[in-house]
Amino acid sequence: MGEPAPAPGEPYPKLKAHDLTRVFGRTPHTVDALGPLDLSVAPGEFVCLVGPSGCGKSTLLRIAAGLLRPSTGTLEIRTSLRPDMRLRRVARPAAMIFQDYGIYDWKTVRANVRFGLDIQRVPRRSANARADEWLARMGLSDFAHAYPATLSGGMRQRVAIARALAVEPELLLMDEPFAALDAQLRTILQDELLDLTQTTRTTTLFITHSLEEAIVLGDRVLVMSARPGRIIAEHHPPFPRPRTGDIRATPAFTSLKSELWDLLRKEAAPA
Ligand SMILES: Nc1ncnc2c1ncn2[C@@H]1O[C@H](COP(=O)(O)OP(=O)(O)OP(=O)(O)O)[C@@H](O)[C@H]1O
Repeated sequence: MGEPAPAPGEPYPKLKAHDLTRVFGRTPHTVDALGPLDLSVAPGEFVCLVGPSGCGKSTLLRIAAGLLRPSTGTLEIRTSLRPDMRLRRVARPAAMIFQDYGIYDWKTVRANVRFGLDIQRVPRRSANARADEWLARMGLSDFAHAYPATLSGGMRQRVAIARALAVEPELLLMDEPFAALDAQLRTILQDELLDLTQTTRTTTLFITHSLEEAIVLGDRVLVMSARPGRIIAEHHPPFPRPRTGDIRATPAFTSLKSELWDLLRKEAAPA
C-alpha cells in the first residue's frame, strides 16, 4: 500500500518522519536519544529545530542525511529527479552543513565548492562555472584559489554554504552552522542565508541553540523536549516573506522569543 495522498492543494512533503526513534548502545547500557517523533517538511519550507542540549537534534539530522539508521520508524525524503539528473544517476537528495564547516583543508576554495559537482560528474567546465557563480554570490571570488586555512571562520562557513547549495540539493540540513562565529558575524550570515534561501526556496532543516536565529530564519520553529527528543511545540513566526533581519527589532519578535524561551527553560531544567 502506498502512502496516503495529501489533502487537495497540499504538496507532498519533502521530508516525512513517522514514529522515528533512535537508541544508542546495547542493553543494559542503552541511551534513548530520540523520539518517537513525527515530522513533515513541505517543499520550500525552512524549518528550525530548537531543544535542550543532548535532546537528539543532531541524531535526527544525521538520520535525515542517511548517516545513521533509525532504531524504529521511518524517515523518507521525496526526491524530484529531473530527467537530465536521472541520466547522471544523481543520488544526492540532501546536503549537510556542520558547525565546524566540514570543508577540506587540502583543496582550494573553488575545489571545495566544486566538490559535490565533481561527485555528480558534472563536466569540469560547467562545474567550474557553477562554483564561480556561487563564489561570487558569497563574496569569495578573490579567494577562489586560496586554501581554507587562510580564511576567517565566516569565510569558511560561506564556502561550506556555497558547496552545499551548488549541488541544488533537494534538502539542506544545517547543524548549528553559525555556532562557532562571533555574534556580529552570526547576524550577518543569518541575514545572508535568509536572503539566499528566500531566492532559491531550498527546503531546509536547521538546528540551532539560538532562538533569535530560529525566529529570523524559520517558516516554522519546532521545540523539542529533553532527551529522548520529541516535538512539544510548533510556532510560525508571524513575519511574511520576503523578510529581512529588521524583524529583530519588532515587539512580535521579542514576544515570540520570550515565549519560546519559557518553553525551553522548562525542558532544560534538571528534573
Ligand atoms: N554515537 C553515539 N553513541 C552513543 N550515544 C550517542 C551517540 N550519538 C549521540 N549519543 C547520545 O544521544 C543523545 C542525543 O545526542 P545528540 O547529539 O543528537 O543531541 P543534540 O540535541 O544534538 O545535542 P547538542 O545540542 O548538545 O549538540 C545524547 O545523550 C548523546 O550522548
